[in-house]
Amino acid sequence: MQPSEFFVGSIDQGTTSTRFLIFNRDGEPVASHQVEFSQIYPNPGWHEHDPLELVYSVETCIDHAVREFEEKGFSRSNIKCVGITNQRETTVVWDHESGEPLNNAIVWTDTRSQAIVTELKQRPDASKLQAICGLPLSTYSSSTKLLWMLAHVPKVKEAFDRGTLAFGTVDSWLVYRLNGVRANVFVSDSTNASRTMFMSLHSLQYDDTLLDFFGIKGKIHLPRIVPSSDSHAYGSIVSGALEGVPIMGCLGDQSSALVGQKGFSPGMAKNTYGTGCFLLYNVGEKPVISTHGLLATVAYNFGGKAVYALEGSIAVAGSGVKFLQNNLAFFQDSKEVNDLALSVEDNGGCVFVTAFSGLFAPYWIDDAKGTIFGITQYTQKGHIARATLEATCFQTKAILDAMEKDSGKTLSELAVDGGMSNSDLAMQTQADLISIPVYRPKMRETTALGAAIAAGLAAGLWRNFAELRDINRVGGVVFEPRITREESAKKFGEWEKAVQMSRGWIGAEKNAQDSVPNGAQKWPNGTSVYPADNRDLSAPKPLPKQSQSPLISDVVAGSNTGTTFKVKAWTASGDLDFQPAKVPTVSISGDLEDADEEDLFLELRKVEILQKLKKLRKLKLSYY
Ligand SMILES: Nc1ncnc2c1ncn2[C@@H]1O[C@H](COP(=O)(O)OP(=O)(O)O)[C@@H](O)[C@H]1O
Ligand SMILES: O=P(O)(O)OC[C@H](O)CO
Repeated sequence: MQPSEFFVGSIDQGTTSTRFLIFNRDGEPVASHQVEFSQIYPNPGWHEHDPLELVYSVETCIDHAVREFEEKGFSRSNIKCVGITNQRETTVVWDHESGEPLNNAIVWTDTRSQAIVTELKQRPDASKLQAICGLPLSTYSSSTKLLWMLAHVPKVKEAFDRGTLAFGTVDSWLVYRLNGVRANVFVSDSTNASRTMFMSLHSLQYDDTLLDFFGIKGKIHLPRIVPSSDSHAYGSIVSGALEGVPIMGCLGDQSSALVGQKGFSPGMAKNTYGTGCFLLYNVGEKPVISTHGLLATVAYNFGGKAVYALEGSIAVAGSGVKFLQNNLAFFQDSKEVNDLALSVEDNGGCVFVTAFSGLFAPYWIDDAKGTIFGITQYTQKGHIARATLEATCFQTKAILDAMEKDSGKTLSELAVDGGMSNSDLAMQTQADLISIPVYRPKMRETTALGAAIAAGLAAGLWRNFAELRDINRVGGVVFEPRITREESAKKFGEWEKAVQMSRGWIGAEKNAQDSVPNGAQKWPNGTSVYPADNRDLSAPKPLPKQSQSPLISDVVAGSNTGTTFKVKAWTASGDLDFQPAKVPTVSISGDLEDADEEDLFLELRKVEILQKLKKLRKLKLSYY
């Protein structure tokens, strides 16, 4: 087979959706599929994903994309390898023996560990951590999410005591499950591991000082840290349309976007506007520990040699747009935000500090809350839409200023990608505010492309970076700044004022009360803020009114009898104790009737159909 006949698959498991794309050697996607999955918000500030639903979403996307690939006349046997890229920090725990998840994954945006963070910050040794791992103590990294689960979820604590608790970020979880539990392939790539606070940036391995600090040394199964591009470490897919195909690349999604943008030289940067927004600046082969509110992270690790980046992380970008759509019903589809914002000339005096998870870089204000300033009778939806887009652009400006201070260098152009970069207005605003051109490539699936490159390099599809040069090179758009630096500085001054005013709305005591139940105990490392009253806080509270529908906690059996689905389910009606109550078999027909039996049976296992069932029966399905 000639290299030109090879294809590489890429799993992109993001915060709000999962995709699978199949790239040819020219880096063009030839087939793809995308599904959204449940976003679970059990309490204010909490954000969870069902780990099994993440796996099913991946399997669904692979099946559909491979089908499309074959319908276009290609053969699946030409897909030589697969890469994985994923949302980072999101914390998954499972039983190392059974492979079953022990809790919903706590998503990177989740702020429930705030009281733990506050307590940990007071320890004298806390100041040493950032020099080792590159990250400040915050609710963002995996470490405090894991500590929260150890303290609040009995099942997790029991597994910890038994010595069977496995921890991983989403990359580890997917690799583990895609290989089949019995294979026990338990690894993480360095870019993902660098987001846990457990890995030293210098050794690229777990660090005893860090593990001791968090009280988990020797007590938890941690994935082996391996390079981002490796022909053996990640095993191969055990079943489904790509059975037997090896996984050869793995990168956290922001690192992957940098690779997909081919930011291989020091001084190159990219900004990805997805759910959040993340600016990565390549600093070369030595980490730069920021003194201006940025993170130091592994950009990629090809061939065991790491390249590092300075990172500016913004918690809310596209999720601000989704907030306007889902919570305020401003429009039906994210892409409409652009026209709504264009319906007015400017922000009409509104500044929206979208601090839904506090403020991340470069501010790191844990207690900031989402706040809109400047509302008058004049304010229209369009003004708020503009202010929402501007919020991410202002934070990007603050990050670039910090980056210049840390690196001593000025960026000449910013490469962008991610869902929100589709908004021309947002990108024009960005160029205006940072006073340098913004370059948006034609093919914007750069995150997926990065993982494909990582895998393709290991498989020999490409032999070196030079062979990647022509990928996605033409057809991009450049947004040139259209306002003066003085005008930009004036707008930015207003934003900075708003940031300062967004803090302290709810006092520290209230925040602590929210996060810490009475009677704290010491666990697991001498920190005393954790709970003690044996309440399982992982159990959901009643759902908000609009989603007040029965909850299926587990679909225990399913079969296809002709044109009718039968799904036996255990439900709970949203009550506090979440005790399962058996319900009779639910028969579901409707728009599934036309599907042929084989398809139907295949689909029964998939999230997509579960979501259809959910719509038909108004049920929320956790997993099958
Ligand atoms: N045309 C658009 N204009 C503005 N925002 C958009 C547009 N399309 C998608 N988005 C936003 O981008 C986000 C999805 O981007 P994506 O890169 O897929 O994110 P993720 O990988 O985090 O799931 C959503 O939050 C959505 O609101
Ligand atoms: O899902 P995204 O694209 O917003 O990325 C999430 C980040 O990896 C979180 O650090």
